[in-house]
Parts: sequence; C-alpha cells; structure tokens
Amino acid sequence: MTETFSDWLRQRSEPEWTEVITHPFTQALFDGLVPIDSMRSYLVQDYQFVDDFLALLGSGVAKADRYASRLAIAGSIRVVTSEENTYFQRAFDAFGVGESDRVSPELDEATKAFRELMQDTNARGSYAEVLTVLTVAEWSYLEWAMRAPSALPENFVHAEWITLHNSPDFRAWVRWLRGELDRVGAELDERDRARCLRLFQQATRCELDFFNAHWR
Ligand SMILES: Cc1ncc(C[n+]2csc(CCO)c2C)c(N)n1
Repeated sequence: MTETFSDWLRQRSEPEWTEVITHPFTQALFDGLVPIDSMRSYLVQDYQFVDDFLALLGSGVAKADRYASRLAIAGSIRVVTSEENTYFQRAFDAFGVGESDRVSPELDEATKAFRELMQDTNARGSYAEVLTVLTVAEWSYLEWAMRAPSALPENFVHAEWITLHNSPDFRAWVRWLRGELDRVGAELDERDRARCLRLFQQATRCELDFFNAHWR
C-alpha cells in the first residue's frame, strides 16, 4: 500500500478539507485585508482553543507508547507555551484586549464545539485518536499557511500568524505528527480506523466552522 493512513483520512474528509485550507479568511489574511474586529475576535476565540489544544498535547504525552514520542510531543508543548503564547500577548496588547476577554471571553458556538471535541478526545480517546485530532489542527494550518505569497502583510499580527504556521520547525512538527499517526494507524483494526476517520472528519468540520464564524 502506498497511500498512508493520514492521506487516507484526508481524502475522505473532502470537500471540507480543501475548503479549510483555501478559506477566504486566509486569503484576506495574506492580503492584509482581515478587518481588525474580525482578527481580534478570531484570536480571542483561538486563544481559548489553544488552551484545550495544550491539554490534548498533554494527553498525547501520557498516552504515547514510547519515550521518543513523548519527547517529540513535549517539544511542541514548549513552542505553544513560549513563542506562540508571546504572540497572543503581543497581539492582544496591540488590539487593546482587556483581561476578561483574554481569560474568559464569551465563547462562540464554533469554539465550544471544537473545545468539546478536544475535551472528549482527551478524556476518552486512544493515542491514535488524540493524534488524529492534533493532526487535523496542525496539518490544516500548515497547508493554508504554505499557500501564502512571499510578500507578507505589514501588520505583525497578520504576518506572524502566517509565519508561525509555515516555519521550517512547524513543517517538521507536522511531518512528525503525520508519520506518527501513520505508524500507529498501521496497527489498528478496521473498527478503530473508522473511529479515527469519524474524528478526522469532525475536526475538519470544526476547523471550517471556526473560520466561517469569523468571516462575515
Ligand atoms: C482553530 C485552530 N486550528 C488549528 C490551529 C493550529 N494550532 C493550534 S495550537 C498551535 C500551536 C502548536 O504548535 C497551532 C499551530 C489554531 N491555532 N487554531
């Protein structure tokens, strides 16, 4: 078989997958044309998303079947809690986002749905299922960001949101994540593969709804 498990999952998540990675929000981001209010609310909601994402990475560390995998996931936790966190703080400072919107904003339906999916997977999911949800979130972001032109928008809030997601380090992390999902997926029986597919499709739908919530 030449088709990998991650390719198999993605192909069965069309057309939503392609709608995510070519979303008009991302095109407007490249052109520096996302209105300030949309970018602000998107990042306020995304910061809440990142909280559960971080918990899910912790679940991956706990559930991994070998030390090398725990180390790789722990390395990504370091990025989310350092570079990525300072980006949010600087963007919030630039937009004048107050404390309550940083810590406990009212959540959009799309944010709630995504958080529930991550929390359920954290509480009940196998290692393969945790990897599935992590892979959708990271791979889809890499794929839209790889479509960016070399000339970046002027505003750092827009420009860094692109470069965070297409840097060589981020590419290497996504490559590792897919390879890990392929490795673990190869051992699964048909029923467990089908469970991963359902989750992959659900997470892709959540990504699409998340962009849509901030786009007109
Ligand atoms: C809705 C939504 N989906 C995916 C990501 C991507 N993402 C989530 S946490 C993180 C840092 C991990 O290295 C990245 C890139 C996002 N930000 N928002």
